[in-house]
Amino acid sequence: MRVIVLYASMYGSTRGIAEFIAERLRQHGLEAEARSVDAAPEIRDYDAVVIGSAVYIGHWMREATEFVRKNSGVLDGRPVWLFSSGPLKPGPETLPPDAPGIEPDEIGELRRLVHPRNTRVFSGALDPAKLGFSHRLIRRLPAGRDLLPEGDFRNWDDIEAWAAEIAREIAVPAA
Ligand SMILES: Cc1cc2nc3c(=O)[nH]c(=O)nc-3n(C[C@H](O)[C@H](O)[C@H](O)COP(=O)(O)O)c2cc1C
Repeated sequence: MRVIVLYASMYGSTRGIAEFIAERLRQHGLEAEARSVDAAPEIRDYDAVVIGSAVYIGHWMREATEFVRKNSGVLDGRPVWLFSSGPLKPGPETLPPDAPGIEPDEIGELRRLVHPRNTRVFSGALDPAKLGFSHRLIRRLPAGRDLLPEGDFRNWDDIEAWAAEIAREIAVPAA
């Protein structure tokens, strides 16, 4: 079984999650690779697709949303999983992943388009040294540092458990 893990990532932390998922899927015996949505290969060649995006101001990155919209026909015929990487706090044990307001705005639409097996929100990471100009300015606003704290909050145990779930579901296709 061939799996592609696609990501949209501005500063690399979502790419790290995607690469980790692909590596874990390989450990479960699947053929899996991680690629940016901007350099996505022909997805018809894959049996299953995982797509993740960083979240900025409540939204998936545009290239990820556009990719899903543009390829919804092919994606809807395959097992698909979606993940978002954003909250700068430990989680999701603090809040259920489907709690209102946690998932980015697009996920409802993307659910209807491609009927993912599952969607998840993982905590993200922020390294102030990597931020672009406008994001540095946002962080300088009053409360900016409280809203966007520095740190790596990615919970690798959670991500690993999700990858294991995906591997199990691919091994035993839904009836
Ligand atoms: C300006 C700015 C806005 C952000 N807005 C959100 C947001 O609305 N929701 C959220 O969960 N995370 C938000 N984040 C956190 C990012 O999603 C998090 O840092 C993520 O891990 C970044 O992924 P990347 O390194 O792959 O770009 C924001 C970060 C920045 C710098």
